[in-house]
Amino acid sequence: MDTEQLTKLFQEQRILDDRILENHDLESKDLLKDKLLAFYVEVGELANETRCFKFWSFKPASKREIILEEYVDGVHFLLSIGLDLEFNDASQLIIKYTKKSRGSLTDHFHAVIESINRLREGTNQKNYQELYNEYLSLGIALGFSSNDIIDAYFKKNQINHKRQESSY
Ligand SMILES: O=c1ccn([C@H]2C[C@H](O)[C@@H](COP(=O)(O)OP(=O)(O)OP(=O)(O)O)O2)c(=O)[nH]1
Repeated sequence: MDTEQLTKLFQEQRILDDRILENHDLESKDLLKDKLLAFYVEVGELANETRCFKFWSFKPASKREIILEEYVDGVHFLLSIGLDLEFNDASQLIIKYTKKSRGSLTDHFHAVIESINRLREGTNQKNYQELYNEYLSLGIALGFSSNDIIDAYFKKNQINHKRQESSY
């Protein structure tokens, strides 16, 4: 993902977040803790769809499209948290992005969860960058390209707007 694409994602995320805040009368509320918990939950839902940790079962993973949908729910919260903390300088994030190669999908999930925890304990740019790197590396490990992620993000973003229209 290049700087221009990431900047566009942050812009779209801000529009959605502002709409949600207005709709739910939350303009002056600090929602960081809730967003971090929401991110944990999304990561859990994503792990569930991949079934990567279900060593006791022969049931296959969900379809790629379902896994991608879950993944971009997490992208929404990743961006939203970056905006709240004002760590949304796309050029900085891209320059400092380093792909983390982990052994298994389970290792990737643990690394993301640990990064969310670290950001909660220390809300600084370095910890946000680490979380960004880990979540993008997880996406690569799941087999998603930047274009897959961007297209699926915009699709879910529209659904999120529709849900706000219908007083979801
Ligand atoms: O401030 C926010 C809050 C939420 N979202 C987005 C992220 C995600 O794409 C969606 C919430 O996830 P989901 O669609 O799973 O919502 P849910 O209420 O948990 O869905 P369901 O009732 O279907 O389980 O809303 C944002 O972008 N910004």
